[in-house]
Amino acid sequence: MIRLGTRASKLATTQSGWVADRLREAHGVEVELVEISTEGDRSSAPLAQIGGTGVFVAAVREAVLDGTVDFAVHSLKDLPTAAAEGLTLAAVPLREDPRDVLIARDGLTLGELPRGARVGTGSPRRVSQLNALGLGIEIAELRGNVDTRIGKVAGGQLDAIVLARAGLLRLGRADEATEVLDPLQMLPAPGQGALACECRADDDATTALLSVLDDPDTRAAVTAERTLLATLEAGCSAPVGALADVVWGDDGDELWLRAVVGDLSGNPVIRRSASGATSEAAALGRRLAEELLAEGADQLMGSVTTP
Ligand SMILES: NCc1[nH]cc(CCC(=O)O)c1CC(=O)O
Repeated sequence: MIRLGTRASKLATTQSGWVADRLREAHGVEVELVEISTEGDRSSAPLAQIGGTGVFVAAVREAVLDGTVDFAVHSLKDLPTAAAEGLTLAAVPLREDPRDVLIARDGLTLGELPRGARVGTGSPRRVSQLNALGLGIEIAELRGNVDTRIGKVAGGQLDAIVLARAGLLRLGRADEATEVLDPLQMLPAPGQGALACECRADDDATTALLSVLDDPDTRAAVTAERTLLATLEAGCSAPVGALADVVWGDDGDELWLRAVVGDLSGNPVIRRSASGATSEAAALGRRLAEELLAEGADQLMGSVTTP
């Protein structure tokens, strides 16, 4: 029996259950899910106030380090980019669709929402890019799990919300989306749609067990995205979007990385892209971040008070 530490939300336990099934298939090993309450789940304060998405992972990481569990499954986009002392990212499985979606009343798309429509999101990244579209919508703060958020539209408190398609797909609710947002309008969070299987750095057995789940293309893409985020020295809750795709180039696989940085007003936002060898994913992320910094990204991000 191997113990898997997970947040207690339906999305987190569903994601962890998926990993447990893959390990059972690959190794015939029994996996016990251990639910751990995190500060991010207990607090209803705006994310930016309580320290960004890192608050969803600290308690689960503690449980891995103190041996309560053997490994943890996180949403990769909630993991701080700084290396965690004593832990290793043993596997990043094949990524789910990384795009954001809109769930709006009456089946409306973003372009069909009337001026003044109230759109809920807790993500500065989404706020910045929604404002950059200049649709005249009103942004409303939004916290809570997927059910709570969708309920705000169904209940009429909001006209629409923006959330990750990956979460809806894993919960079997992707058909409730009224529009899948094109990355040209809404670049996702670095690592969005990807899972992180993390264990103790000195636990070779668990590292080996998890490594079968690692998907090389996903690993390369999220390495570029998260290295960009780390180089910008932006926290998980900064208005930074990034998406890397592995594309077939003339001389084999290439990694194409797009990124956007803004402030909450979305005016201006800086969008840049670059490509490079899949094997040089971290260098690509660093290079594009440095280009964004040369264009004034740090002034833009600095103007957003994120902890
Ligand atoms: N803390 C929010 C969070 N962390 C991971 C996901 C979605 C699943 C993923 O990105 O893999 C979400 C919800 C959302 O952004 O809609």
